[in-house]
Amino acid sequence: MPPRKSVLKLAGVDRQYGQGDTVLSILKGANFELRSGEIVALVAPSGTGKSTLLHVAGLLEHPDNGEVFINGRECGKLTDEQRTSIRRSDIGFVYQFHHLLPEFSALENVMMPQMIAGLAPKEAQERAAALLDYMRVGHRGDHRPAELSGGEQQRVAIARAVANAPLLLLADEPTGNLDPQTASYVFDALEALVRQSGLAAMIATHNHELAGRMDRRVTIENGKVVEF
Ligand SMILES: Nc1ncnc2c1ncn2[C@@H]1O[C@H](COP(=O)(O)OP(=O)(O)OP(=O)(O)O)[C@@H](O)[C@H]1O
Repeated sequence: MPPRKSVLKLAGVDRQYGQGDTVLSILKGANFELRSGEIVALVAPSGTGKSTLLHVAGLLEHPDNGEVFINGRECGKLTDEQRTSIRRSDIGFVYQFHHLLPEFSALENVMMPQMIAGLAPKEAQERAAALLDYMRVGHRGDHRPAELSGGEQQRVAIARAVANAPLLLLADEPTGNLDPQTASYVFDALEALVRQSGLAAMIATHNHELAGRMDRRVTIENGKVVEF
């Protein structure tokens, strides 16, 4: 089997908030690498920097020091437009709360990123419908987010996150707002989708049972990413 491609690499990443006496060093020389096809759980106590790590990895925040590589390309010196373009084409995000657009149907929410990327409406619709079917919410495509259950909303949000076939999926507590049974069901669908598409995923979760199903588990200790 050919060696798996490095999709995400963090090298010596520092990230701090505040200034002077109130400075808070969250990431301190953090190193991490994720390859295509891998699913990694990020399990760490509240406030240790899981969201910060995901934001830096997803090019939403700049590190104060260090380098972030997406698909082998160092992103530190890129313009904001170039970073946005990489985010749109290569990275999918899922959050604890779905952030679906309330005035659009589930289907339209999944079509949206594809149309922004320039896909024709017919193709975007076909792919959106297929993804919703895959996430077992195809029958709710015409409904607006408020008409869906929490688990259905998250499944639509996951379909939207992978609509542009990203290389990397970053999920911040994707099942944190759901009851355990629904969380497990949503996670099954997420895992199947990631395995089937071969993308790389990093999923921050407090749920140790779900974390145990992933390929690797990492945590944040003293500002560094460590395996456990
Ligand atoms: N923009 C910011 N300005 C100042 N402090 C921040 C900012 N963002 C995060 N922090 C602080 O950095 C620390 C790490 O935050 P982060 O959200 O990454 O933690 P987390 O591990 O994701 O926590 P949780 O599990 O509670 O979501 C926290 O102490 C937080 O208050």
